[in-house]
Amino acid sequence: MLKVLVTGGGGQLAQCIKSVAGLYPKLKFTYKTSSELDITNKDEVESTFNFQAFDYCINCAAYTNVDKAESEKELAYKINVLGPKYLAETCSKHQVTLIHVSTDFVFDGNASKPYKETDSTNPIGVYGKTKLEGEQQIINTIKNHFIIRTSWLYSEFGNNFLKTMLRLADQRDELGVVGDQIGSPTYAIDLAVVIVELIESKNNAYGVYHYSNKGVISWYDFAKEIFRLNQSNIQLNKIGTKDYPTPAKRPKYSVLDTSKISQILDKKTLNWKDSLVVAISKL
Ligand SMILES: NC(=O)C1=CN([C@@H]2O[C@H](COP(=O)(O)OP(=O)(O)OC[C@H]3O[C@@H](n4cnc5c(N)ncnc54)[C@H](OP(=O)(O)O)[C@@H]3O)[C@@H](O)[C@H]2O)C=CC1
Ligand SMILES: Cc1cn([C@H]2C[C@H](O)[C@@H](COP(=O)(O)OP(=O)(O)O[C@H]3O[C@@H](C)C(=O)[C@@H](O)[C@H]3O)O2)c(=O)[nH]c1=O
Repeated sequence: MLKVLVTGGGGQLAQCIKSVAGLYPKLKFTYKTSSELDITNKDEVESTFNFQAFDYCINCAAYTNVDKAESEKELAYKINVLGPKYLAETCSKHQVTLIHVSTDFVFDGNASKPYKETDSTNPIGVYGKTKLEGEQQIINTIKNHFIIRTSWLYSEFGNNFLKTMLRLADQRDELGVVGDQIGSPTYAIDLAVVIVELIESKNNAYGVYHYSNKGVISWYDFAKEIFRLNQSNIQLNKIGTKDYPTPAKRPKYSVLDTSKISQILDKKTLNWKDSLVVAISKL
């Protein structure tokens, strides 16, 4: 039986892992919410690993508010950089494999073809910068690590774009959504399955991986399909990034090349439209 610690236990991805965990009886999961384990508290991290033995740690804890990060730099740094550093140091000491989740926002978005793991990073906002520094702390500290960069996560759990769109459809007659930011939505349940299967496979090809659902669309296209499937009558307008000013800049193009993870898991990535149907059926 492999023992797996999941940090950030109350967040979207951790709840997705919880909802699929029952399908993997050979794995024993322990979830810690932010109040049970604050990853920015080195003593708490150490005592958690001293108290209980683990084979894997999935770090689902993060500061994920992209706009607020611009004005809460220190807090974002603590959670996205120091937290992963403490986890990496402690996992290394206890020979625990660390699986960390990162983001397409480590790239600047100036590319015109999907980003490979080896492409140069150049984050354009505080959130992306702290996530990249968190990755570097892990790479420099622990050999046994997987860093999985993903994009545009949504699910029936937590806060995400799908739920925001459905809420706004109930409240408004009309909505503008940006059509000039391109990426790939990812159903967090699909990512949860990939992470759990990676553990079950006991694969040791450590390193950085990209995972998203298949398909290249804009946020506008995503909203359009959400409203179509949900039979919402809201009038949806395609707008430009300049018409939707936000504190944080976001990459214009952040499509990830997922061929490396598909190879090690021998698994094709699922199409975003098919996964969206599943997610909406769970709401
Ligand atoms: N959401 C997205 O669109 C994307 C997310 N990612 C990455 O995926 C991962 C999971 O994201 P997601 O589940 O959506 O994020 P959520 O914001 O839903 O979950 C993050 C969790 O981290 C917890 N947390 C915050 N600070 C601490 C701390 N100091 N110690 C322990 N836990 C803490 C939060 O708890 P509390 O609420 O109590 O503060 C929350 O439960 C993150 O690494 C994120 O960067 C990557 C690409 C896209
Ligand atoms: C709510 C709303 C958003 N938008 C735009 C703003 C933004 O450019 C885009 C997505 O908005 P959100 O704020 O929901 O998503 P955002 O927080 O930018 O999502 C990002 O989160 C982090 C954590 C990641 O790691 C990224 O992969 C990505 O998923 O849609 C509109 O155009 N109209 C709207 O009504």
